[in-house]
Amino acid sequence: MTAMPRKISVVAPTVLIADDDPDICSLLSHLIAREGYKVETAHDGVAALEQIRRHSPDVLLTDLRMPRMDGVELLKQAKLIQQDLPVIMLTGYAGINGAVEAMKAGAIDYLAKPFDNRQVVGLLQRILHLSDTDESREPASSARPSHQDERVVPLAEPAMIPLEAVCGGRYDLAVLMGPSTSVHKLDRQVRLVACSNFSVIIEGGTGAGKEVVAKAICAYSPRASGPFIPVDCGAIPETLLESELFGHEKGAFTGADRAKQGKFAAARGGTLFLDEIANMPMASQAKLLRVLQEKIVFPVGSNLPVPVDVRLIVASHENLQHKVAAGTFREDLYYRLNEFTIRVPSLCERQEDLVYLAQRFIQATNRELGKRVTLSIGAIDRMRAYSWPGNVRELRAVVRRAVLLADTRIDAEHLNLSGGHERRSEPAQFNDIMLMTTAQLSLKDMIRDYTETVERKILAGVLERTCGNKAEAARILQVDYKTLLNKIKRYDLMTQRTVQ
Ligand SMILES: Nc1ncnc2c1ncn2[C@@H]1O[C@H](COP(=O)(O)OP(=O)(O)OP(=O)(O)O)[C@@H](O)[C@H]1O
Repeated sequence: MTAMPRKISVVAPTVLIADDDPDICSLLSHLIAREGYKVETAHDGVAALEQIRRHSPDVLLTDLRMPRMDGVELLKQAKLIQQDLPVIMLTGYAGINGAVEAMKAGAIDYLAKPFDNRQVVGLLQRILHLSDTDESREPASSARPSHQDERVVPLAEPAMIPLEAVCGGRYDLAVLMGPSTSVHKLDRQVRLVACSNFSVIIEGGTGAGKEVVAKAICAYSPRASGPFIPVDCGAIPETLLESELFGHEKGAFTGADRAKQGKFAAARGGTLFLDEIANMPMASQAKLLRVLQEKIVFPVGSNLPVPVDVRLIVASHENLQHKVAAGTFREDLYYRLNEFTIRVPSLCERQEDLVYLAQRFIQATNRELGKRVTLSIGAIDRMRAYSWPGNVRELRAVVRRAVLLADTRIDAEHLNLSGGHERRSEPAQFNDIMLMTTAQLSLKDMIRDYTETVERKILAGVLERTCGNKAEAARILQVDYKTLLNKIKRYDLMTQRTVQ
């Protein structure tokens, strides 16, 4: 099957709203019509289905809970009629349950009620206009210009992250990071510490999502409407770090041809995130400690103090206590920062999130490339047997490449995972397979996929046992020799070790 680009109307696109609440229908109709889209409404799933049959809308916005036919069933039926129809699920059940249910059913995104008008419009615009690709929406990790602008900038990975995720209040870490118990625990810690003004140390492997967690703390905190300013301490040359953090006066050093505001000042009223803090030179560490104690900064070359009003979050991929013991991190600064420590588990410690995240990245990349690639069980097995040293960042890159390479289905070889990072693992679990339904594979396809994976494993195992002796393998498996040869060829089990 070749990938089909999504249909885009040349005339004003039509949005079909299905909701049993007439107030919501009328509110959304006004809002969407004002943006120049054509609007149709239906008050239950059955009526909506009839409209889809007759008018082929460009987007379906449907309530999750409706009489006669609920949103999930409507979505499934609608896809049978119009396979490429993007569906946005409206849910009154904010949080992971509503979101996961919507995603599993194949919704392109979901909106939790009560929703913000800008959210609705922003989402429709992104879905209906191809130029707004996922990649172009990747946030620049810099100061966010204003609270209003944040609403159209998703946090980390565009596809399945609800817009409210970046607006404070209803940020759901489980939707972003996955359904595992580790993430659940992380979410509890994040919510707990967010209410305070405590400094936080976030530890975890590279690419595990430390910045995602820092942003979650900011979003849950009373400072959610203030700026979130990330600084990568490892990426700034030692000589520039202090002027970057504290600012500088004009002429403070060669090249300082104008005064510059530092990151502490830029983060006023919000959150300052110092990433890779362990890379901060000892001299700067001493200055940082003084700033935290005195709550003022002096820009380089200035005697005028600037008051500090920031919540500080720092991150490190190395254990800071070990750095203290090794004498490369100041103990007094460590104790000042360590009001609360959060550890982000690596991806291989949270296997339950692997397929969830992979599916999200596949959906995002499918949308970006106009493809309909799905994930095979063989690929899931391969992913589970890999240790992911680069964590979620690596998973995202691997999945994006695989979607590009695959025609319709990602098989193990499309992942192209390097050797040397194998781990003992269980094969694909039932939950993983359930997550595959997000991609709308039919039961028949899933069973075929599963059978093939098992068959391949049995053949490989028996050939291993017979040291590649195919005739003996055929006898053990009670299949005729020709059938065995065909299967060996099909599953690419030909090795130099196989003998007649
Ligand atoms: N939950 C997630 N959803 C989507 N993307 C994610 C998620 N977690 C991590 N990523 C991806 O991985 C990249 C790294 O995430 P993040 O910067 O939060 O990790 P980190 O632990 O801070 O990394 P580093 O150690 O390199 O600073 C992000 O740019 C994003 O592409």
